[in-house]
Amino acid sequence: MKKYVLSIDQGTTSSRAILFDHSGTIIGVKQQEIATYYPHLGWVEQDPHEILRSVMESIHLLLSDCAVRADEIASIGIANQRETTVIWNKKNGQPIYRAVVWQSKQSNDLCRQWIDQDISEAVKRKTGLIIDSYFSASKISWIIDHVPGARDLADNGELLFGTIDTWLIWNLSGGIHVTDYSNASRSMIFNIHELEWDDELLELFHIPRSLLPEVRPSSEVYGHANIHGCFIPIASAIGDQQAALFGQTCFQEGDVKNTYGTGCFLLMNTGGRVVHSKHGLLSTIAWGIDGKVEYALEGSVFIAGSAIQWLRDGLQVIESAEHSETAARQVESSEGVYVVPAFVGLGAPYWDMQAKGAMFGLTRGTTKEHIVRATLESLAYQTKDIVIAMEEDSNIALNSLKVDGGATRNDLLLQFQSDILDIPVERQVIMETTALGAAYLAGLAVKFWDHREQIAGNRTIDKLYSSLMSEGRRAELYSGWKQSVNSTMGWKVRTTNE
Ligand SMILES: Nc1ncnc2c1ncn2[C@@H]1O[C@H](COP(=O)(O)OP(=O)(O)O)[C@@H](O)[C@H]1O
Ligand SMILES: O=P(O)(O)OC[C@H](O)CO
Repeated sequence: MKKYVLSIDQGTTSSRAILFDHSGTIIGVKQQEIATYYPHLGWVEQDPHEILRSVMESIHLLLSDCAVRADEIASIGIANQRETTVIWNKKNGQPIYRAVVWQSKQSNDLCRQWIDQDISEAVKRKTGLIIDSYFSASKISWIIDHVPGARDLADNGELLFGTIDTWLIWNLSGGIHVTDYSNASRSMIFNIHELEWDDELLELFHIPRSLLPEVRPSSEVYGHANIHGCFIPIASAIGDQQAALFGQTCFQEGDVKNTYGTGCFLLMNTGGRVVHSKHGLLSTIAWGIDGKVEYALEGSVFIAGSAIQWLRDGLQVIESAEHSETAARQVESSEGVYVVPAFVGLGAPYWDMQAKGAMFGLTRGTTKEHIVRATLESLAYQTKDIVIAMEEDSNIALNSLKVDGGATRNDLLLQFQSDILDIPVERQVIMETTALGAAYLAGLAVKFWDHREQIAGNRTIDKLYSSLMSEGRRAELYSGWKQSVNSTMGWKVRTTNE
């Protein structure tokens, strides 16, 4: 009798393996943080082998700690950090370069050349995306052109490309090369209307088709993983942000969630419609299931929880991410200090690859606690920028915001989020919403669950935050943010190794 679904949440900060039972309750979690390398300013890389190892070790530790046998697991679901690009040799399975992380900026120049070719409109129409080094296309081209000999290998069909879902499935299944619609829709070479890799874009970006995985629904059996001699179906793959949308049971058109992890991602389900944004949001595929795809409108913020990691590891003003809350509570407000964490440019709604981070409003009385508080507040301001764009694009006024992700453990942040948006913010009991979404999709594929309605009732609210701020104060604070963020844009000073 199968009792559990095993979910893998391979995020930018860490890999997690989580077991869920039939009621969607967590039975156990194992987590391993993964190293990130910054070889030049703006470059962000990870080791594909370490990513794989962290996933495998988390699975083995989880099963032994929970005393669960592999044959009790119905299926495995994978949610992954999106866009992060791995290219490996088909014959020996060795990556030819580190994983180029979604935040990484080494292909900025390539993107500028593409923008100059006047193809932005065509790219947006076909892929729903804005030309930016965030997406996989320029990362693929950059790796092929920078690793000696890679172009020849690529032209001879000897290399494979994958986002992290593909890399994990290829290794877990013994060589099946697939991805799902949601991940493909983040590549900037996938036509989200025709549901095909786009030959015209592949030619423009010099990407051979032979590198690309087969694109499949987000909920179906792709292959089997050998865990302790037992072959378990790998039955879902989905980008982590879309997984969180599914995990929050945002199944209806107009349903919205915001995830505060390494970055911050607000998604609205737009059903069977591709909604093209006029305010810098992305049109993307939410998932493929039941023989069709559903779409979403997305606002992507590049730096959210990673600004808290910067306070911890870079500035060293806090000991841990949790400590950010204690430190911020030492002061009553940020007293006019703003931190704009545009460390890798700005995503939605600004899309400025050149913006650089900055602090504003410093005085002789500014303390590190003000800076910590202002950094936390920057997550909420960036979210407000996206909410405004989303409301204008969709013509739907949000009356509450469902939230999840690592940083939503922070009560001060969520209270400030509600204050600055002036709508209630809802945190559900299961904060591992991303893993839950992948688990649901993997469970649906093998009939562990029968249909979406069966799981829609599983969602329970843990805490509701309501605004306590006056309208005048809200307007004053937000206008300070807008002034600050605008000042970081188009920053012309380049560092020597950019
Ligand atoms: N209590 C907290 N307050 C603020 N930020 C936090 C807190 N706990 C974790 N974080 C941030 O959340 C991020 C981790 O969240 P997670 O959802 O696991 O991210 P990912 O999926 O990107 O790996 C880290 O960047 C960390 O700095
Ligand atoms: O690692 P996360 O959870 O912040 O997610 C990263 C996103 O998928 C990048 O698009």
